[in-house]
Amino acid sequence: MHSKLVPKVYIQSVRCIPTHYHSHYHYHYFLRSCSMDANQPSVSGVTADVLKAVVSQALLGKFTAVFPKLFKCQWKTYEGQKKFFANFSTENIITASNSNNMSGRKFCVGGNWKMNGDQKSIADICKTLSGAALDPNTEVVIGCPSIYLMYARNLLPCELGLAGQNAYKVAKGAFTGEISPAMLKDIGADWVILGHSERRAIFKESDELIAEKAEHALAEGLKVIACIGETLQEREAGKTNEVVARQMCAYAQKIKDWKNVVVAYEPVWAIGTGKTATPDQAQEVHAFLRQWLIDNISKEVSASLRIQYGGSVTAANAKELAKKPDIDGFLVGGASLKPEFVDIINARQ
Ligand SMILES: O=C(CO)COP(=O)(O)O
Repeated sequence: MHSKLVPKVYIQSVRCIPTHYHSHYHYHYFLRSCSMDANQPSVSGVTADVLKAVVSQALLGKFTAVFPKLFKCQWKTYEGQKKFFANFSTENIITASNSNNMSGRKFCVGGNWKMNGDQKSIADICKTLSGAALDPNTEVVIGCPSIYLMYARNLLPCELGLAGQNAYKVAKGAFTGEISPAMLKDIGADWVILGHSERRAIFKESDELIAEKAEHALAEGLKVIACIGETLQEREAGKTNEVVARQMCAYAQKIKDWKNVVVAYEPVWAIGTGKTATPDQAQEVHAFLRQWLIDNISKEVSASLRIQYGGSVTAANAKELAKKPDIDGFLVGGASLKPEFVDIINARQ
């Protein structure tokens, strides 16, 4: 017998991004992956009500284009977009998201392209990501070379976050060669990766400078992937916990609200070496960090702060690492430039 489906729309993510930077701002509002299956649980707590509200806004003439393929709207003006968000908080929608992780922390996978890519290869990666079925329970952030950020923003699926790989600690001024969080935000990036071991080792960034950068980036409204990790020498000297605690202390001196922070634990000896920490090795440090957060920040922050693992993550080892209770995602270098990045994003599936 044919059972009747009651059409109900489930929406997995809601996001708004600027798409042009000329005289008028145009914004796209995407409702992704709607399902008409009444039996499918709501993935992010977003229901047909939201869609109905969008439709009603559209009927009031707020949009220039309504639902090409059902899922996409466009505001005429920045003001229109702002008005819409006065009524609907996308933050709430996104954070209302259920994840299949028992911890309640949404799995978060960053791709750190480092100083790699050109227009052609970036277009290829963006095409792969656009065409792939990405786990809606995973938040994805792409760390792109600054010169290609705007280019990538226009090619990447809009529900993917975009990160600068560095930003200075003030908004503007005579700092030749630097970029600021305000600039990142201005071109549509919503994240910044700070304190990467390559910045620490090659560009001699201190714990203190990195923490100041994090403080400023957060104050400017960016989300921060705050990197930490010990060198091989430090690990062999039994100093792993001491080193990551020192790096966390520096961040904690400056960061008062951890809501927009993800910590990336990246043992330096595992970066680009093909030597991944075993799932147990990684879990051990993540559990130490979780306890450090209880002891030095709060139980709430310890329970909610996401800690990524980074260092030679590949499609082959991601699934085992992702099973560990304190590993809430990955920061991926080399493999984020390859199609296998899709499998890493989907490691929890
Ligand atoms: O540094 C990293 C991500 O920030 C890790 O790099 P690999 O994944 O290439 O080891």
